[in-house]
Amino acid sequence: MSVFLECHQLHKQFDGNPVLDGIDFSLDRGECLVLLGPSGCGKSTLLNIIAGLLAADQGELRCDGEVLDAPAQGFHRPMRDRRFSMVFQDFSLWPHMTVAENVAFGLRVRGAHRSRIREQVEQALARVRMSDFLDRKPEQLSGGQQQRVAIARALAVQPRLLLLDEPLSALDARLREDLKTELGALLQDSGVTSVYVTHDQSEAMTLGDRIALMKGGRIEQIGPPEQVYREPSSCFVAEFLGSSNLLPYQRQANEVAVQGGLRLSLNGQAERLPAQGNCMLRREAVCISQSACCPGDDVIELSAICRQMHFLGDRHEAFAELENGHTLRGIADGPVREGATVRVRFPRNALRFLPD
Ligand SMILES: Nc1ncnc2c1ncn2[C@@H]1O[C@H](COP(=O)(O)OP(=O)(O)OP(=O)(O)O)[C@@H](O)[C@H]1O
Repeated sequence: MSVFLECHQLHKQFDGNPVLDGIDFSLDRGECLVLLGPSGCGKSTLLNIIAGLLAADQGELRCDGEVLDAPAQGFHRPMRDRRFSMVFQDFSLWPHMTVAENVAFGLRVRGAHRSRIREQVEQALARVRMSDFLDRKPEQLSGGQQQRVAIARALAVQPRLLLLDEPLSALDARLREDLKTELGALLQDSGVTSVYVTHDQSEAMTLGDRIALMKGGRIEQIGPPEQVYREPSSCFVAEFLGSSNLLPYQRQANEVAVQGGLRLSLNGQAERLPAQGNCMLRREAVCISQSACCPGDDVIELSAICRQMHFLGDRHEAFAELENGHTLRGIADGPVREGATVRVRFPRNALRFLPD
C-alpha cells in the first residue's frame, strides 16, 4: 500500500465560523475511507474540498504526490483538472440523456474513441446490472436504478479518486441495504480509492476500510471499523457507533466506584485511569435474564427490575433498573415482562474506561 491522498491541517470557515478545524489524514491507494458524523460536523465540506468544489482556507491537499490545494501559495487546482468522480445523494443524472449517454458523457468529454466509449459504457453498466436499460431516460428508472447509473457513470471514466456524498440516503431502507452490499463489492472489485460520506453507521461499518468519525469540524477518531467500535477514544465515539451504556465512575485509591453501585478492584490498573470519567458497557455485552446463575469471578451479576422491553426482530432489547435507580440497556435472553425482577450480567472485561 502506498499513500495516495494526503490532507494536512485543512481549515475552512464560512462567514467567520470555523467548519473544518485542522483536518489531518492520509489515504492509501485502493482504500475506502468513510467520513462519518452527525449533521453539520463538516463531512460534505471536507468532501467538497477534496473534490475541488471548494477551496480550503489553510493547509494542504495532495493526491499521488501532486499538490491540489495550497492556500498559503495561492494554489487551487479546479475540480475538472483533478480527474476525480463524484456520486451525489440526488443521483444528478442529466434528464435529457439516456442511460447510455449519461454514462458515455465523461468519456466523450475526455475525447475517448467511439468504439472505446461503447465498450466502457457496456462494461460499466454490466457491473451495476443495468445493461438492459441503455435507452431509458432517468425519469423512466426507479431511484435505486438511477443511483446504479450514477455509480456506473462515475466509474466508467476510471477516476483517480471516487467521492460519494451520502449516495444511498435518498433510497428506502430495503434498497439501501441491497445497494450497500453491491457497492461494497463494486468498490473492492474496481480497486478504486474512495472517500464516502454518510451519517449511517451500518454503511460506515460495511464499506469503510477505515472510518473517520467527525465532530465539530475535527476528526475525533480514525481507524478500521472494528477498532473504532471496540476501542472508542471518547464517549462521543462510543455513543455514535453502536448502543452503549455510559456510567460515570470515580477512581478511589486502587478501586473504581462505578455509578450503579459497583466497586471494582482493577489489580493495579486503577492508578492509570483518570480520576473520573465514564465507563462504557456495550448493549450486547449486557445479558438480562429472569433466571439466576452462578457467575464466576470474571462475570458481574446485579439485581434489577425490567422497565422496558423491545422486540428487535432477531432479539429482545431490555432496559433494567438497578437497585440504586440507574438503568442499563442490554439484550434479554427471552421475552421479559415489564416490572419483573431480573438478573443483569456482564463480563468484567467488557467495561471500558473513557475520559470525561
Ligand atoms: N456555503 C455555506 N455557507 C455557510 N455555511 C455553510 C455552507 N456550507 C456549509 N455550511 C455550514 O457548515 C457546517 C458544516 O456543513 P456540512 O454540510 O459540511 O456538514 P455535514 O456534516 O455534511 O452535514 P449533513 O450530514 O447534514 O450533510 C454546517 O454548520 C453548515 O451550516
